Parts: sequence; C-alpha cells; structure tokens
Amino acid sequence: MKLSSMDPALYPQQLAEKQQLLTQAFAPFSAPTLEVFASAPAHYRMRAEFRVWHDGDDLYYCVFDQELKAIQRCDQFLPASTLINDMMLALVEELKPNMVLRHKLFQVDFLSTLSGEILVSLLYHRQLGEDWVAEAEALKQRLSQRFNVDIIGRARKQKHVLHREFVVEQLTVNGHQYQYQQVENSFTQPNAKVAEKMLEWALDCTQNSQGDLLELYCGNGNFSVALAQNFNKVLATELAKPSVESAQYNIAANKIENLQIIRMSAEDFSDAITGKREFKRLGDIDLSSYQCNTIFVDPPRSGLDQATLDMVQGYEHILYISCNPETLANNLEQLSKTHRMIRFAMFDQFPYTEHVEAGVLLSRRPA
Ligand SMILES: C[S@@+](CC[C@H](N)C(=O)[O-])C[C@H]1O[C@@H](n2cnc3c(N)ncnc32)[C@H](O)[C@@H]1O
Repeated sequence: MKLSSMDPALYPQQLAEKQQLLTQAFAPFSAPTLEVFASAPAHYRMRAEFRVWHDGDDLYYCVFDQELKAIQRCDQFLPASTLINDMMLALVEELKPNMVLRHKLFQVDFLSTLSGEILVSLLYHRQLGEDWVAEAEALKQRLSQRFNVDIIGRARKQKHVLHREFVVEQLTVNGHQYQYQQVENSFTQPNAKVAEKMLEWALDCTQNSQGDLLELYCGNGNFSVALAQNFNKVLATELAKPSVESAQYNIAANKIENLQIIRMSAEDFSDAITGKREFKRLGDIDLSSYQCNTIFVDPPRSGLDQATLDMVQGYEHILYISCNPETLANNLEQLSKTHRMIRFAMFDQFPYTEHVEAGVLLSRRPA
C-alpha cells in the first residue's frame, strides 16, 4: 500500500482512471457502457491487519509502505472502518502496559462489521498459556464496556478462541436486511458498502430469470442467499470448509428454503455435472433435477480453470464477478465466442490501489 496516495481529495481522479483503464481493456469484447459503483473515500474496509512494533515501553501498529519500501507507523488507518480505528486506539493503550498480552505479539488482525461487531486476533511468536487466557478474558471484559468484541489468540499450532471466532454482518440490499456469519481468516468481501451494491447489481441482472441457478465459489453464501429470490432453486458449491459451514448458518439465519450448498471444488463439480466422474460427496443431491439456465461465478484471482470454463460456457446466462480483470479478460477470450456481454460493471472495493472488482453478464448469442 502507498500511504501518501490515501487522500480522499485524490479519490475521484483515481476512480476515473480505473474506469478508463477498464473500459479500454474490455472494448475488444464489445462491452456495453461501464456501470461504475464508487466506494466511500474513507473508512470503507471492514478488515485490516497490522504488524506490531515494540520500541522499549512503547508499542504501535505499522504497515509496509510500498512507495517508501519501509515499515511506517500507523496509529490510525484511513481505509479501515471507524470501528477498527476506534478499536486500534483502545487496544494499543491496553496492550502497552500489559506484559503478558504484549510479550512477542507481532501482528493484530481486525474483522469489523456494519452491524457493530468486531473480532480482534492477536498473533504471537510464542506459545500461549493460562496467564494469557486470563489476561485476554480481562481485556475482553474491559473492552466490552465500549465494543461488541471477541478476541482470538494465535501462535504456532495454537488458537485460543475466547468466545466466538466469527462476527455476524448485516447487509442492506434493496431495503432488505440479510445476516451473514463471517469467520476469522475466511474469505469475506472487504468493502461492505460496495458489497451491498454488488448484491443489488446481481439481483438486477437476474430479475425475471427462468429456472434454477448454479453458483460456483459461493464462499459464505454472500450472493446465493440474496439471489435465491430470483430463482426456483439454487445449487451452490464452495471448497473451504469454514465457508461452507457459514453458508449453512446463513441459509438458516435468513430463512432461505430453496438453496442447497455442496462442499466441492469447482474442478470436481465440473467433472460431476458433466458426468465424467461420480462423487459420494453429492449424497442424495440429484443434479439432473436442476434446470439451470444461469450460472454465477466469483472465482479467486486466478479465474476459471479450463474444465470449469468449458462447463460454464454451456449455460445460457453467465454472471461473472471477478477481482482480477486480467484473468476475466483471458476467460472472456473463450466465452465471447458463444456469448455476448449484456452488462458490465466496476465495483471499486479497493480505493487507492490498482485492484478493481468487475462484473459481467453474458448471454448466449443466437444460433
Ligand atoms: C472471490 S471469493 C468469492 C466468495 C463469495 N462469492 C463471496 O462473495 O463472498 C472466491 C471463493 O472461492 C473459493 N475457492 C477457491 N478455490 C476454489 C476451487 N478450486 N473450487 C471452489 N471454490 C474455490 C474460496 O474459498 C472463496 O470462498
């Protein structure tokens, strides 16, 4: 990160540059006009990680500045939510005089929510004993006077969860509130207000859909839970076990009755649905009972592997959310042979960085 570029006054110009670059990069695919969803210029990140610097009795947070190629002290962090910034100040004052909690502490991670909950993970270069647990409990009690907080201690092969290892986020989508369990160290969309806009955009793209939805890389069910209203049934798959467990929690919390989650890699699921291999993991799920005209994918930065790309191409409508326009463009080289781009969006989840989140809706070209 470049701390000097984190200036709200510079944000409109940076956003315009991203918009121009993305528009140019996707012009070869006859992309329609880019729909742009801006971020707030400050306090938009719901999670943040800091190194901890020990300097005699003093102790402070720091980050690596890529421009200066150096560690920089960081008492407050403009991208992080106000809740994280408030907690940073309160926590450091607690840690400084506490020999047990500060001893060999090297990192602090924060996961906050719009709902007001915050999870603090303290990472150590030493094993944590009973004395740590007692001090951390006392810390939680004191912080709880001001915050809805949970604390986790981590060391090599050790994890102490004092109470909960998750927060429950509340996102408002077209006026409706959804609950999302978010587990420490699992994938969650970092910019909650932009995530709400992504969900509204995906709902708009899929309104009046026919049949069922297939979703790959569903994480904690972030999109599946909201999109279920636009389809008869939804079948969603995800690889990471904690995310699948959160997705089950989120299905129940939001009372969604037409959504089923399977723990499976996209690669294995491609083999299963194309009949190349049989999987016991599918249990009693009858894949042939789904009539999916639409597929939704939100893969990691590497994009879709070849087998998944081939499988995805078989669907009438493809909704693709990507955190890496480069791999999205690579995948579009193939998909644009059979599908045309109907909608194109930029979600600026990551102000003051080169990163950008894009969304495309593709429909099969007439034969
Ligand atoms: C960009 S995240 C999107 C998650 C979700 N759509 C959301 O909005 O929170 C990508 C997800 O893909 C999962 N993943 C990574 N590799 C995978 C694979 N080979 N097969 C299935 N899921 C995978 C990750 O665990 C992660 O949850």
